[in-house]
Amino acid sequence: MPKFAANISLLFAELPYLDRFQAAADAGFQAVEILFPYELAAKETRRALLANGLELVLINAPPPNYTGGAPGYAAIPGGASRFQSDIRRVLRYAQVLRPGFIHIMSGYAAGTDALDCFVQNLQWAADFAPQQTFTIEPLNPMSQPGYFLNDYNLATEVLGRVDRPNVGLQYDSFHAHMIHGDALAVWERFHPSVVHAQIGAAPERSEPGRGPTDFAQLFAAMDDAGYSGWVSAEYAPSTARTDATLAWMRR
Ligand SMILES: O=C(O)C(=O)[C@H](O)CO
Ligand SMILES: [Mg+2]
Repeated sequence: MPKFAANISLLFAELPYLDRFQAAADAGFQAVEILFPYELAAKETRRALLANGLELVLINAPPPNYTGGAPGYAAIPGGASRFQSDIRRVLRYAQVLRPGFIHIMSGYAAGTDALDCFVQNLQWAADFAPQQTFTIEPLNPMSQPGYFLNDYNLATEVLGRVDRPNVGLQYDSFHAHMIHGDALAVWERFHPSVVHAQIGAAPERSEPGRGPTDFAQLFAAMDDAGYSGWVSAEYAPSTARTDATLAWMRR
């Protein structure tokens, strides 16, 4: 059985930010991920992690939060200086928070210039912070219309061209199903590049057990593949209380 983390930007969102850490620990999680931890000083988040014995698996590089704005600049031609200042900012947070992974978002773009730009920016980040592992994640076009990295084949092409040991694939069962129609098949095909995994049930991005994906099979496939990383629950709970949606963890 994989080891599970909680994405506390989506899970336990019924609670104030600093209360979500204890709720995650009480629910049995030993690690969390936070999409955008930038509203608070990093040391406050660090304190909450330590107080609850939680590991931090992942944060996203800025920008933005979910209140609007561009989802990253990495594939935007001409945006290199903005991209580099965002990476410097996330690395300042990372010095305090020590996340296993930093997810770099491509932004809205298309075409070969965007692809070249994405590759170059990822290489720059990888070389600027060789001690840090970065991830890229395909997001489905229904949820993120116009987002550049919208396909696992494209992600594989990008990773091949970036060719750095500290840049890997972030698999998300929700997006994988929405993009390619079968989350398990995507896992089977692309798992050699996966360094971090997230789960949510398509089509609603709800808790595992509510859609067509057989999560018992997916978890078994992760074990069979020898995947030893975190599997982070990243879904919008279908009820007002997150802890009422965790049966999938105990099954
Ligand atoms: O939307 C997702 O699935 C993610 O994991 C991204 O980090 C979006 O912020
Ligand atoms: Mg995700």
